Amino acid sequence: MEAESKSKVHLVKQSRPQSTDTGSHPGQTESANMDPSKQAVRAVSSEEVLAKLRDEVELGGHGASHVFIILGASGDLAKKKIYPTLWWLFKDGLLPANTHFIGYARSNITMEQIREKSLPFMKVQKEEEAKLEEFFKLNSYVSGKYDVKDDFVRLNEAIEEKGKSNRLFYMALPPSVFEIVTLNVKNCCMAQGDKWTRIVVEKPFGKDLESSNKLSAHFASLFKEEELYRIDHYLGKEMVQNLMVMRFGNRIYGPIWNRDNIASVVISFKEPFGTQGRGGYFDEFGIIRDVMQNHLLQILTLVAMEKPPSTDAEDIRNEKVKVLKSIPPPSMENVVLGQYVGNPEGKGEEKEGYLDDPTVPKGSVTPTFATVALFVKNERWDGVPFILRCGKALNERKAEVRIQFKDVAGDIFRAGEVKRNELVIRVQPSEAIYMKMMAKTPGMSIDCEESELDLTYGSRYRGVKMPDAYERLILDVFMGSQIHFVRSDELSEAWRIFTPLLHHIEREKPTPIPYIYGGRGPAESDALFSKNDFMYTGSYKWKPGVPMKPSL
Ligand SMILES: NC(=O)C1=CN([C@@H]2O[C@H](COP(=O)(O)OP(=O)(O)OC[C@H]3O[C@@H](n4cnc5c(N)ncnc54)[C@H](OP(=O)(O)O)[C@@H]3O)[C@@H](O)[C@H]2O)C=CC1
Ligand SMILES: O=C1O[C@H](COP(=O)(O)O)[C@@H](O)[C@H](O)[C@H]1O
Repeated sequence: MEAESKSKVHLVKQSRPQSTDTGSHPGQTESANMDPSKQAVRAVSSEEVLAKLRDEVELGGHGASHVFIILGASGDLAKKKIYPTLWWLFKDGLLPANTHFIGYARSNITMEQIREKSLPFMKVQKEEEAKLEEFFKLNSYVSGKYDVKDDFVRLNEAIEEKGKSNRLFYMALPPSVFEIVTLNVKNCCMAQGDKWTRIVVEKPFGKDLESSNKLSAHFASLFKEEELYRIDHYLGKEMVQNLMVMRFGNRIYGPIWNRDNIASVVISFKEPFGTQGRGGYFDEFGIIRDVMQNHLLQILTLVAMEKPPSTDAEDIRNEKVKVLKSIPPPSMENVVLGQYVGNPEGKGEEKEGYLDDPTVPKGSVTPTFATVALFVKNERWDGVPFILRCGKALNERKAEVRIQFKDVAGDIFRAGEVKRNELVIRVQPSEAIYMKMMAKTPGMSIDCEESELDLTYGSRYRGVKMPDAYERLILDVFMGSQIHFVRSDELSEAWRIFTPLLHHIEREKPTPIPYIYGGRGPAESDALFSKNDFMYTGSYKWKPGVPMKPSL
């Protein structure tokens, strides 16, 4: 059963719709059984793509019924992400027919209350109200404790009422109860016979190598690896998924994707807000655990890995693990840590520094900003810095990858005129890929100037709506595809890389460099970029859509 569903998934992976709008766009339905020569020119409307995917979801589900169980249904993640995502998948007809949803949490609340809490995040259109009623008719709620076996027996009874079903358990829970809850699920709630059970786990997956390995060992004692889906929601983002297609679906990048041509790689994440009253939670983890050890490192593996033998999940994850194994822990001279302070000229929350958050322990040295240069010690990458940078309370929301190429050898132009090529993959906001390159200044001039090859999704795929990362990932769980989920050995390697630095911070408590809320972070971070061969000139200017005078 499991194997059968995986082969169908493969088809789905190839034909995943990029859009849920009504516009059409070319070349986006590469299906394994289509004539490849026709793919590039075939224009397919989203409805057509969705219909195809619906068929495949049905096939993947083999007409079976499914129960999706939200553990922690009363919580923040459930209301903000999980219920809304299930609704979006449901309304687009992307869930297998006959799917039911059961919430489980300690609170003595009703499904009506969960509905009220989730509604503001569900973006329901007026004309969708009847569909919404249908969705909530398929929902129910069971109240029970996390450490009481009998309560899970009751949960199991509620699942059994839906008939013989495949079961998906989503752990929208604090890590403190991961172990006891999974134990109770294993003892009381597993699907029987030919039906499968899948467990979706949200980070944090431990706090360091030791605690993460302990948690992994616990999971491994209960479930097979193919039953476990560790979510890193960055792996569900369009441009992160695009990295593989861009690298391995184009002839042009292969020969230059190495230490001979690439000077440095920057992978960054910036958020324009602080801890927003959740400093108590954040303080236990800090920005390295929150973003760098998972999201940024996952992106790094996709940039640096060798071409896998196929697009199967195990082949891809094997390559990602090899990259991680080649990365030694960073040394302190390649680390900059920062913590935001209030901006006296800012508005509202901007005036408040991290330490002003009443939920943050007094005098905390937890970093809210970090830049770390890592090195992949293998034949392809030896000596190329991978600079990871992330921070809260900065000047903008942005996640991107910058691949900066080496200087042109034997330059024949005016000194300093030719600038480095840089390939930018903007993950968010406004997905784009652009390659900064030199071009002749148009017209009579024979000068060179900085220009770009620009794939801006907003104009190339006009009107296309990108699905949310959670939509893609939850659908993947239904379909049994683990391509975009983190395997236990990947996780362990990721912790191996960062644990020495995290322990150093906890032991030595280095004072983070203060930076102003709403700024670019500490200047020392830019200095670390320069030291690691990322050259910022400030000379590049983007001129989108400037119309040219027609030529004679
Ligand atoms: N398709 C599209 O939509 C395209 C959009 N553009 C836009 O054009 C604008 C410029 O492009 P971009 O590639 O960012 O051009 P630049 O090379 O000029 O990079 C600007 C970025 O460099 C960073 N920076 C500033 N000072 C330093 C420093 N001292 N050391 C290192 N980095 C520094 C800043 O980002 P940070 O604070 O993050 O370090 C800044 O945003 C951007 O807004 C971009 O989005 C360009 C091309 C295509
Ligand atoms: O995992 C996390 O990610 C979010 C940012 O996610 P995004 O999809 O909005 O970019 C971050 O705010 C949070 O601190 C972190 O735990």
